[in-house]
Amino acid sequence: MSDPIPVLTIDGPSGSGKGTISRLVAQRLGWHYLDSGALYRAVGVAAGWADLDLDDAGALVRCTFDTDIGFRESAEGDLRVLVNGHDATDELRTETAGAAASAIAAIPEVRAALKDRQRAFRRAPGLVADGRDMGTVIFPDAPFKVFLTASAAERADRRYKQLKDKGVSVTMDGLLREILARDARDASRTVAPLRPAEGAVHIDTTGLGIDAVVERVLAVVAP
Ligand SMILES: Nc1ncnc2c1ncn2[C@@H]1O[C@H](COP(=O)(O)OP(=O)(O)OP(=O)(O)O)[C@@H](O)[C@H]1O
Ligand SMILES: Nc1ccn([C@H]2C[C@H](O)[C@@H](COP(=O)(O)O)O2)c(=O)n1
Repeated sequence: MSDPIPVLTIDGPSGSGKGTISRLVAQRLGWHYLDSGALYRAVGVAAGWADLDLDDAGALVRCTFDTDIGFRESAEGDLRVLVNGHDATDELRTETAGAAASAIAAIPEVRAALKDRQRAFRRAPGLVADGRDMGTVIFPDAPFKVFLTASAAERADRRYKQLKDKGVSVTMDGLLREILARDARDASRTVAPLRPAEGAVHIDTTGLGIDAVVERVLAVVAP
């Protein structure tokens, strides 16, 4: 029997706006939200704390099972991520954590270990789930699927502004290189590679503002 709780999956490459758009769409729909990348980032951060080698797949799989990951809303309404009881939200958002997450995410046993944790987010009245394999692997039966993209140059520009606002010093060239490297690794791995789910609505957000993208995504759920 198919699950009656609706899911909207939003997959796409780094910096395409998945997190921003998913949060806003979830708020508008009154649905729950899953930031699946935060789970991979949390394992990456925990692995860093334990000084694990990113080539040691066995240790990383054990680390995935041993890492407690919690989400809670702060008094200001933003989502905080707790890794083994510590608020690691800011550390999770660094490019280092993103690159570690991308490397760890290529290990099949790590992905398998996180599957049920992701599916547990499917609760009434509905779920908006963002990531790389939400529509292809985790919620293949989702009734609504979106694939968000934007040119690599625009994604690097967005990331540059985001990091500059936080006072982090980066160069556009460096960011573009990191984005292209992460795209290549996420799309070329053998297990659950980044690709659009069958039937996903493609939305190219290059040159589109956040509000316009939110409306387009909402139209997928309620045309
Ligand atoms: N349509 C848009 N127009 C302009 N800026 C945008 C748009 N969508 C997102 N942004 C901005 O781009 C930055 C990256 O967005 P976001 O973190 O949501 O992307 P993401 O796809 O979730 O990235 P990642 O996969 O690396 O977590 C943020 O600063 C966000 O405010
Ligand atoms: N469903 C997912 C979510 C994330 N990943 C990996 C690949 C990403 O580069 C990395 C960080 O994700 P982000 O926070 O940038 O969305 O985690 C994945 O393989 N599958």
